[in-house]
Amino acid sequence: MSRLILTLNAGSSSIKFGLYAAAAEPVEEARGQIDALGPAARLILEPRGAPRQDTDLGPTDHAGGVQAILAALAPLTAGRPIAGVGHRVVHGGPDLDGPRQIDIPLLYLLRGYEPLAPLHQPHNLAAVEAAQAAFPEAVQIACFDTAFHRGHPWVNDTFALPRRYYDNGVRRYGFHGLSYDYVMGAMRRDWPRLADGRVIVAHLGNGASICAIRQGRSVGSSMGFSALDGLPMGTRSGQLDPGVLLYMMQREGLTADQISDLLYRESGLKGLSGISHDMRTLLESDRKEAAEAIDYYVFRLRREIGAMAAVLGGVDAVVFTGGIGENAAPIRSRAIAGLGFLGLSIAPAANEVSAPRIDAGPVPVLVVPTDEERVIARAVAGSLDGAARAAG
Ligand SMILES: Nc1ncnc2c1ncn2[C@@H]1O[C@H](COP(=O)(O)OP(=O)(O)O)[C@@H](O)[C@H]1O
Ligand SMILES: CC(=O)OP(=O)(O)O
Ligand SMILES: [Mg+2]
Repeated sequence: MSRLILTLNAGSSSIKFGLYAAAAEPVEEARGQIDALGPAARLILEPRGAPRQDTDLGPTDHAGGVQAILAALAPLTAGRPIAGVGHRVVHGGPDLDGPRQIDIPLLYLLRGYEPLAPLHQPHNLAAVEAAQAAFPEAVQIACFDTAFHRGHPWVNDTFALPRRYYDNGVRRYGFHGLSYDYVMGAMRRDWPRLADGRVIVAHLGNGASICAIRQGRSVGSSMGFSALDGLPMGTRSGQLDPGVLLYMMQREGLTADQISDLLYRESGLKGLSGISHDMRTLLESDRKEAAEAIDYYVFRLRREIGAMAAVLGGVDAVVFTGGIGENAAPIRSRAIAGLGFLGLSIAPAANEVSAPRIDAGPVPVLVVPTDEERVIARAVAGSLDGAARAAG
């Protein structure tokens, strides 16, 4: 009887999950997500080979959401044991460079990083506790968004502040590492020669960042200390002159909590457009504010790709991933337009259908759908396998 792996990726208002049969390459049996946690949550379940189910949950918090996921999956597990649960944990701090089995000291360490990722970390850890209660026998594995970036050269890891800040952990950690890990795995399989070169990956989802990768290793990320830096996002500002924060405090009298709310929840595409955080909605809108928000998004994306090309000393491939990167053809073409001096250009017909390769040469531009859940499931499978070998 095959054992099962459950993955949980808890964000501020959603929980994504996956169910896999344990194997060296885990076999997906279902995936899904709870959207709009709060007064009117909705659960979407996509069992493999069966129709998608859509359920209104009513008022649901994170703990209730995990319970709802377990209830929805029960008919699929059919008595098979959940042997391991893998969690996306956004922040692993300066030292953790790969997945770890969760125990009490690790949980304590990870709680200490909650202030560094307030929109993510507390929810990630709440999901760990809910899963520990539901599956006391299962191994629990934490997979960190920061781990992929741990080999950054010092100049890409620091700010020009007095040194004690660096020593105290005020560093450029970088995020979306599970997504970059997946994309590089797919590239090693499908484009091995490119995967060994200088690659720029743009992860464009609700959160967004861009990563410079040399020979499979991250050497720079647009996200730094927090998940606020770099590109503008759905509701987050992206890079900001720190003087703006001083102005908000000194001139407008805003508190730290008010500024945090402004930067994490009211800015980005939502703040600029005043219409929506959602790129699809903005692309469909004919309002000037939507067009301007997209203009800014594209401008910063192009600027960041150019910056990463400079970090790498050239570029051998650009990869788009995440909901916007995988689907929004106009964003890809507009970001690449003007980067012809780097050898980048877009083939319109391939771009329109989000084909795997969308360039008109000479430098490949790829669309690689990401799968953070699979990276987590692989880590759990590796741990189960290691435990089995140790036991037998
Ligand atoms: N067909 C599409 N065209 C344009 N944007 C899209 C399309 N599909 C999804 N998106 C955008 O992708 C973003 C969500 O990305 P996703 O990676 O799913 O989010 P998350 O970061 O929560 O995982 C939203 O802005 C959404 O509008
Ligand atoms: C770290 C981060 O920004 O994650 P997400 O894109 O899931 O919000
Ligand atoms: Mg995401």
